[in-house]
Amino acid sequence: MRLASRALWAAAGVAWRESFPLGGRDVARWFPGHMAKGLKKMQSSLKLVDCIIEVHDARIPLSGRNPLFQETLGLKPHVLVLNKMDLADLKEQQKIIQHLEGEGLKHVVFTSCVRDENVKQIIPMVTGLVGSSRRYHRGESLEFCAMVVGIPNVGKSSLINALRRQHLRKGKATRVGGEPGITRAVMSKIQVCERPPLFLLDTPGVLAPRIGSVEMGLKLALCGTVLDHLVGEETLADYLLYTLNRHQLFGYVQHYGLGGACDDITSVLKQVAVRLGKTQKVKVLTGTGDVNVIQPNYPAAARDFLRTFRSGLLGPVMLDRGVLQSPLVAEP
Ligand SMILES: Nc1nc2c(ncn2[C@@H]2O[C@H](COP(=O)(O)OP(=O)(O)OP(=O)(O)O)[C@@H](O)[C@H]2O)c(=O)[nH]1
Repeated sequence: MRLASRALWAAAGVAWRESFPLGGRDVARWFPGHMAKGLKKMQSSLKLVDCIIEVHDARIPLSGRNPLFQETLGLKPHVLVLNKMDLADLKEQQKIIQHLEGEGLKHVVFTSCVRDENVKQIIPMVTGLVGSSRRYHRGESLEFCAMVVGIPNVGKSSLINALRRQHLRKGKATRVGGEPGITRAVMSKIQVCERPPLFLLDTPGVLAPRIGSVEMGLKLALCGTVLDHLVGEETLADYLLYTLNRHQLFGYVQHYGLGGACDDITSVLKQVAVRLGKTQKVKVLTGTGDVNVIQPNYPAAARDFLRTFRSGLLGPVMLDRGVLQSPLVAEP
């Protein structure tokens, strides 16, 4: 499918954009206050926990994490879970691991909570780490307790539910949602395993107080960590189109039955809207009387494009490809 599309592209002699216009965008406005209250509460519960499980999105393994997790909660053993691996292109998994090791992150697991992939690796890793580290004043306790932290919408609650499914054969204990900010109550303690007794504290998603760059903001937004309308659905759809074309992922051409790959978002959204029947008739007043014209519903087409991408139908992506290609230094 990819080859056929590439041939189509080459035959058409199309060139895609070398860069995405980032200027003039106020990334700070896209991200709501960074929820310092949540972080403070996590800090105060730190004495109850033996380990931090940080969940992040496997499509952006090297960017967008909240550095404050490390700074404020970094005393405890730490496991990084890169979730949503079913949506990520992990051809360069070893390189990702090397980059993370360079940042001092040695305990990394790639998971998919929708496919229950690798979820079983987490508890042995946590108990092994806790067993080989000092438990401070919790030395006499038989229970293990870990705090699950991460930016919004990366799958923290889904991970807790998946662990319960795998180890306790029990269903949902915590709410999951497609939009960021579903987990609001800080600190619900949930048992996920009986032998050994392991409890997890679910926490609300906390973004970094400052997003390093507009591009990082766009990647975070593509992964659904912020409400789309704050960035603008059409801007986000354009960044998605730019990324898919640069990565030669032309699945959208087949998916929407387009004539060929194209780097112009207005043209793509127009075709998508027509394909999906998301058009409306509007009366336009002309010199010779009223004329009915068909107008594409661009926002609806943009929403569908984003939804389709996030459900994995356009193929797996690695949004940190640029960072991976650079020498072993991760994005701030
Ligand atoms: N494809 C895919 N989707 C996932 C995976 N894990 C979670 N999701 C989806 O991602 C969305 C967010 O999941 P949650 O578990 O609510 O994420 P959260 O980190 O607890 O979210 P907040 O409460 O906003 O911080 C939901 O639509 C989940 O179904 C995964 O491994 N793969």
